[in-house]
Formats: sequence, C-alpha cells, structure tokens
Amino acid sequence: MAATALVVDDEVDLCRLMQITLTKMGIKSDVAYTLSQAKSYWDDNDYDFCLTDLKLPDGSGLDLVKHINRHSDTPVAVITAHGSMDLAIEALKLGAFDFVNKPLELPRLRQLVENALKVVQQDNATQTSDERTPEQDLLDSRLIGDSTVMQALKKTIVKLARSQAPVFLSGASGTGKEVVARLIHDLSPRRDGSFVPVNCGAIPSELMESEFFGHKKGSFTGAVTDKQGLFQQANGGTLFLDEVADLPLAMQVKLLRAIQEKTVRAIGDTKETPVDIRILSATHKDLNNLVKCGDFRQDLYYRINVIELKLPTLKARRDDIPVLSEYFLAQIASEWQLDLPPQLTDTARQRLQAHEFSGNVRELRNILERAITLAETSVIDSEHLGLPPLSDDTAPQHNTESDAAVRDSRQSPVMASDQAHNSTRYTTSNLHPYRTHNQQYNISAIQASSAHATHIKQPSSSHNDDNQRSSSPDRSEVALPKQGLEAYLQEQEKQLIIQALEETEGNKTQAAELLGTTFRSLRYRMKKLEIDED
Ligand SMILES: Nc1ncnc2c1ncn2[C@@H]1O[C@H](COP(=O)(O)OP(=O)(O)OP(=O)(O)O)[C@@H](O)[C@H]1O
Repeated sequence: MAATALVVDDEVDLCRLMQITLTKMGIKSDVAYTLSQAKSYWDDNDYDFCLTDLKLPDGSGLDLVKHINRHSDTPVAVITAHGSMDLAIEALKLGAFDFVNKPLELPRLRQLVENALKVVQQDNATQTSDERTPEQDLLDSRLIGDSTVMQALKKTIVKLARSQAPVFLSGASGTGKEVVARLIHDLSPRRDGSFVPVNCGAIPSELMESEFFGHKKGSFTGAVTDKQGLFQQANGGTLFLDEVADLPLAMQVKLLRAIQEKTVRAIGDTKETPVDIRILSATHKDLNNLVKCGDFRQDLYYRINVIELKLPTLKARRDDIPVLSEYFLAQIASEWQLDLPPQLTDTARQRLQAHEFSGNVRELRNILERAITLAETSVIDSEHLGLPPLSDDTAPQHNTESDAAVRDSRQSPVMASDQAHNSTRYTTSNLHPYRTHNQQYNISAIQASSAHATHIKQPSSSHNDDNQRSSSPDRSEVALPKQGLEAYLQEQEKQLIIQALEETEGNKTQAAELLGTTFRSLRYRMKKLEIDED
C-alpha cells in the first residue's frame, strides 16, 4: 500500500512542488493551508507522516507538532524560513522528527522523506509482530542492565533513534555514552550510513580543521593527496563528537558553521560540499559550567544540546552489577579463548555490589579482567578483585557454603593444592594490580638485559627473594623516567616478557613459568602491551 502524507503550508506553489516530489516517490498526499484545516485533516485521516510549515496564517506549526505528538508517534517534520534556527530547535525539542529550510532544496526534502518512511516501516514491523523485535534484541544485547533506570533509558533511546535531533550525552566517565551513541545510530534510519566517532580531545589543534573537513592535495606542506574529512566520512550517517568539551574555541566556531549550514569546505577547496549528518556529542565534563566560564561557546552548546540524555552512574543502578559482571566475564572468556567462563563466588558478587565505582562500567570490566588474571582458576573470589576491605557494617557476609560449591564445581586439581597459600594472596594482590606471586625465576638475568633500555640504575646485587625484591633501591641512584611512570613500567614489563619468550623460544607456558606467573596472565599482559603472538 502506498504511504500517505499531510503537507501543510500557506504557499500554494510550494505545496504543489512538495506534492509533485512526493508523488514521484510513490506517496499520496493531502494539502492543508491553515493550522485548523491541518488539525481537522489529521484527526479525520490516517497519515504516515506530516510535513508542516512553521508560519501558518492562523497559528504556529509548533502547535501542530504538539497536537500530533499528543496522540501518536507519527513522524512530523517542519519547514523553517532560512536562518530561523531557534524555531527549528524548538520544534525538535517538542518532538519534531527533522526540519528542512526554505528555499526548499529537493534532494534534502527527498532525503528527509526517505528517513521518515524508514521510521514508519520500522514501526509497522514492530506493531504487527508479537515477538521481540530485532531492535529490542539489539538494545538488550549491547546495553546491559534491566534496572528501572536502564529500562527507562532504553525506551528513550528507541525514541531518540527515530528523530534526527542532535543529542548531547552527559554522564560520568565510563557510564556507556559511546555505547548509547552507537545504539542511537544503529537503531536509526541512518544505520546504513557510517557511524564516525571522534575523540575531540585527541586531535592536535593544528590538524583539527583538516581532520574534520578534509584537505586538497598541495593545500599545505605535507598535503600530498586529497583527504576526506570526518564530516564527509559521516555523510548519510552519524558523527559522534566525543569529549566535545575539549574542542578549542577557534574550532568551535568552524564546527558551528558546518553544523548550521550542513556544508563543509575542505582546506584548499574552492567550493562548499553539502553533507547530511546527524550530530551526537558527549562529555563527562560539566558543559554548562564551561559555557558560564567562557570556555565553550553558548551558541554551539545550544545547537548540539537540543536533547540531553543523562546516563546513570553504576552507583544509581547497583542491581545491574551482577548481570553486567556475568556479561563481561563471558565476553573476556571469549576474547581470551578461555575454556570455561569464570564465575564469581557470592562473596565476590556482594563485594562488587558494595564497591563505589568512580570509573563506572569501565572500572567494573577492568576489575574483572584483573581478577581473572589473578584467580588462576575459573573461580573468582573477593580476594581476587583487588578491592580494599570494607568496614564491618558494610562488609559482605561470607556465604561459605555457596562459595565452596562454586569452587568445588570449577576447581582444577592444581588450584586445590594451591589453596594453602590463599590467605596471603589478598594482601599481595592489593600491593599492585599486576604483581605476580611466585618468584622462582632468575630475575637478575632479565634485569641485566633490560637495564640498558631504562633510566633507572639496577640495584647492584642479585635479588631473588621476595623481601629484597620489594625493597626500594637507594634513592640517590635513581633517575626518574622521562617518559613518566606508567610508560616506564609498561616498557619494563614488555622487555621482561619478550626476554622470557625469547629464552623459551616463544613457548608461552614455559615463559609464564619463567616469569612466575600463569599462562592466562601472560596472555592478558601480551594483549595489553600489544606484544605480537609471533
Ligand atoms: N550498559 C552497558 N552494557 C555493556 N557494556 C557497557 C555498558 N556501559 C558501558 N559499557 C562498557 O564500558 C566501557 C566504557 O563505556 P563507554 O566508552 O561507552 O563509556 P563513556 O561514558 O563513553 O566513557 P568516557 O566518558 O570515559 O568516554 C566500554 O567497554 C563499554 O563497552
């Protein structure tokens, strides 16, 4: 059956032009010239979508947007006079699906109509099927959590995916802003286009314009070929401006222009290229505050923050911690090709639920990764989590019986004989998350070979017992690493692993033994440090 539309405008010629365009696309349409006529047509008929001017002789098109949205989810797009961006934004906030500027450009109109039809098709598929829709499956498989806040969030995501409005995702670090941005794209009519994420804080300011808008060959030293910018790459899809608060002010002006005009000009190009993109943006910073301090432009903020979606912290949804943990344990097991997905004891689960996750979901995943490397079997107990002990009144009750049952069902014989040492593990693992327990290998040989690559002089004597190795070298002998502590330690770790792999001719089991760690832990570290398997 042909799709149907209601077209509302008081300019007869424009209505005719829109009707011809729709007819060519196989869409039947009625025309209303006033607000009251439009409302009565809408109430008496069943249209698939509506296209309305905002300035009507007897009122505002915004009233029609409200009227339609009160009764249905049907997409309604608005036509705005060129330059009246404020009204377009107000319409989007009220639930309009998209807007198009006057003078009407037919390719843009066609695009808007195609997007509206995709939303309608998706709605029809949802309504006619009793089964779960692919959209629900996608949401539930990628955005884990069934708490009340998450259920509400999922509903909002579905709604936002239908619209073309710019969405600003706020929320603390690690709450899943990028996960949600991808879902909005993948559930939207733009899903066949690209999702282009960009970390605005990671691009050097002198390269920003070229990265965003592209450049022509020869436009500056080093521009040896034409280069497409991120805007062009996202054409037909979604551009996700992550860490948008980190954009320098000069770039904010250029970005605002591109977003408003929907055109970009590559460096060295003489002409503007139209782009059809939806903008999603995010930051964990308080953008409102940055606007007040003058570090973020008010007009850009207003333009990208048409709809704000605030993501809950993990603290606000503790009920989701067990299901998120299961999800990550299965995910890590598959990534690391473990035979059995690791399992949490009840005590470990309770300890996680009691933790204050400042890094939110990302921190939870990191804790579990580390716990798997420390656990050495597929049973993860609270001591493997590397979390500080809780005070007595908040400490989880040890569920000895059920914990033992998990251990019995999962424990390998090696682990059973290891159990006598368990009581000492907690303190050891808390000293450094990646520290190992067994120290039987000859560290002096490896220290000697890696010393040349470091700035820290090695202690002169050979240290092969625990106490000696954990004692600090004489501070007067130490030159601080220029590259910073993290980079230095990683380099050290890398050197030691490579050395051990060389000594064992690439045999990871033997290399792990040599380093006094487990095979699993070694594989984790190799992955983390990007040490090639070959
Ligand atoms: N609800 C969730 N379900 C499954 N995985 C999630 C969820 N929320 C976050 N994650 C995972 O947590 C990690 C961090 O998520 P993401 O990068 O989306 O957070 P963010 O809010 O964008 O963080 P930042 O502000 O630091 O950029 C990712 O590995 C992501 O896959």
